Amino acid sequence: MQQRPGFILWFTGMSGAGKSTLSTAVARQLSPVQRVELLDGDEVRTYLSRGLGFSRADREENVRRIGYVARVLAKHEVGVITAAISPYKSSRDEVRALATQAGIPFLECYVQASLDALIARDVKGLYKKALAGEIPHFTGVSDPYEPPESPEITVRSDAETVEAGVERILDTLRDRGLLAPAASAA
Ligand SMILES: Nc1ncnc2c1ncn2[C@@H]1O[C@H](COP(=O)(O)OS(=O)(=O)O)[C@@H](OP(=O)(O)O)[C@H]1O
Ligand SMILES: Nc1ncnc2c1ncn2[C@@H]1O[C@H](COP(=O)(O)OP(=O)(O)O)[C@@H](O)[C@H]1O
Repeated sequence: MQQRPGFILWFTGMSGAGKSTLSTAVARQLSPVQRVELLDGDEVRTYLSRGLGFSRADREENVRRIGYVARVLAKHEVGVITAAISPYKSSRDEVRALATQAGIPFLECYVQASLDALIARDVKGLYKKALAGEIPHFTGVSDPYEPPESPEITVRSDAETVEAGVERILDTLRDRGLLAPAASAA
């Protein structure tokens, strides 16, 4: 397996926007040809951030922890993909700054979909519950989501296919020299 520079590909977006779908697909494309690690939101909360809730302080702490693990891995030539909602711009900017200071390329991928589309999609049935007031502080319904101002990549998951989104993400990695040649053909 060819040694490549590490990087952090940081997905952000509301619940159900497509972070898991896209990050899993990108990781699958990359893993045969370069070292890749996916830090998925749900898995992180089961282990690394067990016990944290959804207050602003807890979400910020969650993002800080993911950022730290991502940096540790990326320093060792791992392509790290993260997929937490990470709703606060200041937290995302903080992890970006720390990565950049450490010389690690950091790419933010905003997975965007309208609230109407997310409510219609409602993969996990969470929006129905949140709209009924059964889940307090639910992102986009009763808690803020601050969209990135200048993400490296934006995927409109309510307007483009998964395949088109994945291809654009791979294109961006390729443009930055972060993609092993064999993955370029994927
Ligand atoms: N209040 C509230 N708001 C948003 N999401 C909630 C909430 N409570 C539980 N969940 C479920 O937790 C998943 C989001 O966790 P994250 O670690 O990605 O969130 S954060 O980055 O710390 O904000 C999120 O998963 P995804 O749907 O995969 O995004 C939800 O399933
Ligand atoms: N272009 C797209 N990109 C990503 N997901 C999409 C897209 N179009 C439809 N979907 C669907 O939206 C849902 C997104 O769910 P998921 O990936 O779990 O979101 P999240 O991880 O952001 O909570 C999936 O059922 C997926 O099949």
